[in-house]
Amino acid sequence: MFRCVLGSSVKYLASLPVLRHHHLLQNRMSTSPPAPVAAVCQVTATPDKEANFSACKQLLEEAGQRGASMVFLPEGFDYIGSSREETLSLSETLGGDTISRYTQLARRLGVWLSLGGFHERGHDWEKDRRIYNSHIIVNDKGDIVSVYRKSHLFDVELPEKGVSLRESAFTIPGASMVPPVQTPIGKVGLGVCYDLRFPELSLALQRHGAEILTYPSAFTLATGAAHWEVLLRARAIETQCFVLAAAQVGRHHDKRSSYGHALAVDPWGDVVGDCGGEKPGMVLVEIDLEKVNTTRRNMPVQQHRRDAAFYHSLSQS
Ligand SMILES: O=C(O)CNC(=O)[C@H](CS)NC(=O)CCC(=O)C(=O)O
Repeated sequence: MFRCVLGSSVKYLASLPVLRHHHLLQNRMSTSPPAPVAAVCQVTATPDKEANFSACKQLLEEAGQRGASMVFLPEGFDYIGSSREETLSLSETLGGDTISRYTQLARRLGVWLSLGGFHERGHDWEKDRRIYNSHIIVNDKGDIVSVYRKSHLFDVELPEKGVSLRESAFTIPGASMVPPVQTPIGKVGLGVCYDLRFPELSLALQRHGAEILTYPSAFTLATGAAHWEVLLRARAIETQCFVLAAAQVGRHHDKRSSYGHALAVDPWGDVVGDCGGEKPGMVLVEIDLEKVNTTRRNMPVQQHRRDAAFYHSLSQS
């Protein structure tokens, strides 16, 4: 159900029908209208904002041409800085140049965008020099329709694995969740990267109507190899949502590389798209919401969930 587009060369994954994409965009023989298509992207951002923008722009244009209704870019699509100071100094407000170029692109291409992990200057920037890690949804008219600020920050030391990051040194945690956004592919619930490890968030989004969960990410090589796919599939299985996770891949600068494998998972937990661990690219996935409905109808786990008092009963005993 997917293909990888790597620059201008097109690579079909061996086990998949070669005409799949062609088929995707044609009218099908069945009576149901074709399901809308999401493009889940992966990029290798560097500290060079201009180069990052042109790489993302190319992916968005390609996704638009191939019939995607909504395109997903990863955390740090704007840049990945090589130091705390660089990360802070390159940041902008939502009203700055970077986001206005993306809103114009969305309008010109007629696609919705999920811009995961924008380095957003806070309101008190002059005073505190801190940013938010913001996931922005832009509609096909170029309006910003939602902004979610990453609420779990990645302060993690794994000495044996060469991972040492302290996101809270430059980032303010978001204060609240945002309601799922109605888009042409369905109701999209917003998270960012490390948020993926907190099922409380995904379950709350599901309870508030999410059909698709999104985790734009920049996972480390070590934690990605160990946890990435398992976590994404678990979130899909528990919530019976599609899970779309755009990703950073490869080497950003001397000190940092990312795991890649931008992934699309269906509500049953099957991986329906994977961008691999090598290079930038995208997967196109049909978002057939009937899959959400039938999965939930056949195994009604949300109805089987006990009330909050039940899960608190241990602390009372
Ligand atoms: O730093 C930036 O510029 C953009 N932000 C990130 O890359 C963030 C914070 S350092 N990365 C993660 O959350 C990785 C999570 C992860 O790898 C895991 O949960 O295992």
